[in-house]
Parts: sequence; structure tokens; C-alpha cells
Amino acid sequence: MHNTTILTPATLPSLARRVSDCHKGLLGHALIVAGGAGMGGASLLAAQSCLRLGAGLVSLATWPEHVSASLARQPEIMVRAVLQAAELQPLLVQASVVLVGPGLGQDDWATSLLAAVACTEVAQIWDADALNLLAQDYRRRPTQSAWILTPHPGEAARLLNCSVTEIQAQREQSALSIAHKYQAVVVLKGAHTVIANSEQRICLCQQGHPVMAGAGFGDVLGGVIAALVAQGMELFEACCLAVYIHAKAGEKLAVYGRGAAAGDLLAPMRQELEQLCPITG
Ligand SMILES: NC(=O)C1=CN([C@@H]2O[C@H](COP(=O)(O)OP(=O)(O)OC[C@H]3O[C@@H](n4cnc5c(N)ncnc54)[C@H](O)[C@@H]3O)[C@@H](O)[C@H]2O)[C@@H](O)CC1
Ligand SMILES: Nc1ncnc2c1ncn2[C@@H]1O[C@H](COP(=O)(O)OP(=O)(O)O)[C@@H](O)[C@H]1O
Repeated sequence: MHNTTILTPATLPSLARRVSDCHKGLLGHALIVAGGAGMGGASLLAAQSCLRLGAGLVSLATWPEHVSASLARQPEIMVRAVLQAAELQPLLVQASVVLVGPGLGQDDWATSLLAAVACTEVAQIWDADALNLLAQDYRRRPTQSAWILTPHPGEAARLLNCSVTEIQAQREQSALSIAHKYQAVVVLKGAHTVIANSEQRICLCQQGHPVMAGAGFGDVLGGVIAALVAQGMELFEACCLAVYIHAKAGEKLAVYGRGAAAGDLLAPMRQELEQLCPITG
């Protein structure tokens, strides 16, 4: 049996305040490995949200055709064209956390980049196509590092080799089963997101809104988790805080009705984080 903790301001973990002589070198370097051909939006959304939630440095390793558009949109991100996995190595060495998968695709290029990430010791977050590739072959998992998996119900069904209906019928148990099978922290997304780990720890987020049922909202969440890990939070705690501020920001967007774009979350997520965990003081 497990006890479920409902995420509220009283139960949420906190992000440490910044000391007055803080500098970007103390706030982590996040590497986003994302965006195969035709999916440059997913990688940019993830990298932007990581930057906007306070990571000290953000690098984006992506398919070459996305470099100029990404730089034009967000020049603070260090955007690198990567054609071969070997080109990832110097970036992996610098990273304090890696997010891999948004819009990555599942071709040979994507598979080789994922293999390079899995070999490193740095904490890593696997999302979207990284999860699809993992579901196809369990041996793709990292062997030396702590990791987070962020499936939506479709990806969760692939990871457990069952149906979406079965996942949704018992969401908490499904998250625990994935956590146990893959020895990871798991964020099972969708209405009332569940966070679980392999020690049967489980948290439930009751915030959020159907206005978030749109392209890219999960890519943004991956970037937020990466930002909080980069700034020093433990993996499970970072997931809880990220899920909560992402969902609360979604509720704020709901007042405008249908048609929210995932990038609209950035400003309200910053406000939520500041309200819960002020930067100084
Ligand atoms: N702008 C971009 O470049 C975007 C790229 N994206 C990328 O597109 C690729 C494919 O991802 P998709 O997620 O679209 O496709 P998937 O085939 O992985 O997932 C879609 C299916 O999952 C199930 N599902 C998902 N959420 C559910 C929920 N809450 N309840 C019940 N069932 C649910 C449904 O069966 C749905 O048809 C990924 O690499 C992703 O990162 C998307 O993130 C959309 C935006
Ligand atoms: N009906 C809903 N209620 C609450 N949150 C939702 C709802 N629909 C989607 N979300 C949230 O939006 C995000 C969608 O992620 P995902 O399905 O991975 O989208 P994408 O791959 O397009 O980025 C998740 O964080 C999920 O919890």
C-alpha cells in the first residue's frame, strides 16, 4: 500500500533562495537534446521554459535546420547543430542535467543521440520519443545515472505494454509500476498528474485545466523540470514543484478560453514560482 500526498503550497518542496552574490555558474547548465526534422517547435519550447524558470545556462542540441529559427526566437539559448552523436560529447561533459526526447523522432539519428545520453552519469529526464524508443528496447535505459520519465498516458501504455484505458483506470498504480520497472522517478501526465518513484512514494497534483490539452504543453513541462534540477533540487522534489506551477499557470490561461498556446505558460509559470519560492529575501 502507498500513501498519496496531495500537492498544495503546504506540501510542496521549495527552491532555495538566491544568495546576493549568486552567479549563473551556481544555477546549473541544462542540455536539451531534442527536435528532429520537422519538430523544431518542441525543442524550442523545452529550451525556452528551462531558461525562463531560472536555469543558469541552457544549451540546445538539435537538428541543424532548427538552429537559426531557435536563435532568432531566444538568443540566450546556446543552440548547437548536431548531426552525429559524437558531437554531443563535449556538450554532455558540461551539463548538470539533460532533457532528451521532445520532438526527437525515432530514426537512426534520434536513436544514436539517445544512446549517447544514456551513457553519461548526469541526471536525465526522458520525454516523448525518448520514451517511445525506451518502450521498444529496455536496454536503452541509462545504467549510471538517476533519471526521470515523463510519459503522457499514450507513452505510459507503451512503457507498460498495455492499453491507454488500463493506464487511465488506475493512474497511481500505473505510475508506480513504471517507476518500479524502470527504477526511475515517473511523472504520469494528464488531468491530475501523478509523480511516483520506485520506493512507493507518490504525489498527486489536483491543479490543471483542459485548456492545456494542446500541442507542446508537455514539452514545456520537461523544460521546467530540467530548470529546477539544474538549480539544485532533488529529482522527485523538482518534479512535484514543476508539475504544480505548470498546472497552476494552465489554470490562469483558462480564463481566456480555448486556443492557449503552450508558450503562453512561460510568464504565469514564472509568477507562480516567485509566489511560492521568492528569488531572494
Ligand atoms: N511543436 C512541436 O514540434 C510538437 C512536437 N511534438 C512531438 O510529437 C511527437 C509525437 O508525440 P504525440 O504526443 O503527439 O504522439 P503520441 O502518439 O505519443 O501520443 C498521442 C496519443 O497518446 C494518447 N494520449 C496522450 N495523452 C493522453 C491523455 N491525457 N489521455 C488519454 N490518452 C492520451 C492518445 O492515445 C493519443 O492519441 C513527440 O516527439 C512530441 O514531442 C508534440 O509535443 C506536439 C508539438
Ligand atoms: N485535461 C487536462 N487537465 C490538466 N492537465 C492537462 C490536460 N490535458 C493536458 N494537460 C497537461 O498538459 C501537458 C500535455 O503534455 P503532452 O501530452 O506530453 O503534450 P505534448 O507532447 O504535445 O507536449 C501535460 O503536462 C498534461 O498534464
